[in-house]
Amino acid sequence: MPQLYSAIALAFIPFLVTLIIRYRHYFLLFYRAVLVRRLQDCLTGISREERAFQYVLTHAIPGDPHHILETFDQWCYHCEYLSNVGPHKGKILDRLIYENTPLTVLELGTYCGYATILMAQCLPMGARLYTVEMDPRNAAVAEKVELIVGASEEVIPQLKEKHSLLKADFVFMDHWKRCYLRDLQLLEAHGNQRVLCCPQRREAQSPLNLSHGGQSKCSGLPAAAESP
Ligand SMILES: C[S@@+](CC[C@H](N)C(=O)[O-])C[C@H]1O[C@@H](n2cnc3c(N)ncnc32)[C@H](O)[C@@H]1O
Repeated sequence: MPQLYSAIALAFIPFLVTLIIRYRHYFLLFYRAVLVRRLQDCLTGISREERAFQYVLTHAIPGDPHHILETFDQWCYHCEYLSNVGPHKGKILDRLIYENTPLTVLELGTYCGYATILMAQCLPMGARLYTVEMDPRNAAVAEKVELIVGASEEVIPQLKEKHSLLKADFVFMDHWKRCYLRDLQLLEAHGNQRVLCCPQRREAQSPLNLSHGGQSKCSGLPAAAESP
């Protein structure tokens, strides 16, 4: 009997090896984003985001958005994974902002403020950036930024009355993917009839275009994994 179990186990080895090679990026991501993170949380007693902030505070030139973003990138490449937009997709986002020169920008999903800083630095004078984050620990604020703590489904209906945002010209969706369509419909129902919506994942763009039926234009960022 033990020989039979060993034979079955051995037969699975090539299958497991193929699986690991095929999905090595996901395994690496799991290793860095989950296992290493848990270990570091236990060892340092603070969260991954707080560790990143401490690194940025001690290494970045204060008030220099480019250097702050570069320092975030260095942290992600050399230390720990952060689920921010990153330098490659960041360039596309940067270009979209320059091309559209929006005066009001709404970001759904602030996290550590990477995309917030990136968008804020290329906004024209007088522009306002509103960023919505439901986790109060994940927050970074800049001068042109109004940070709203709350879940998007609660914040969007109050944007006009509570935050004086009549209409967003540009919406960067980088919160949970399952909320994209619901929030686009909510935005349109609350006066944002023609927003330029930029979902973080390009595959989320087609369901938004196909099924939401509204007038907003969607332009997604590439779906490829960004951080190593
Ligand atoms: C991928 S991270 C955003 C990364 C960020 N845009 C960047 O590039 O630095 C997603 C964030 O969205 C937030 N989030 C998810 N669903 C949300 C919701 N319905 N309302 C507000 N924030 C939400 C999470 O707490 C998390 O901090």
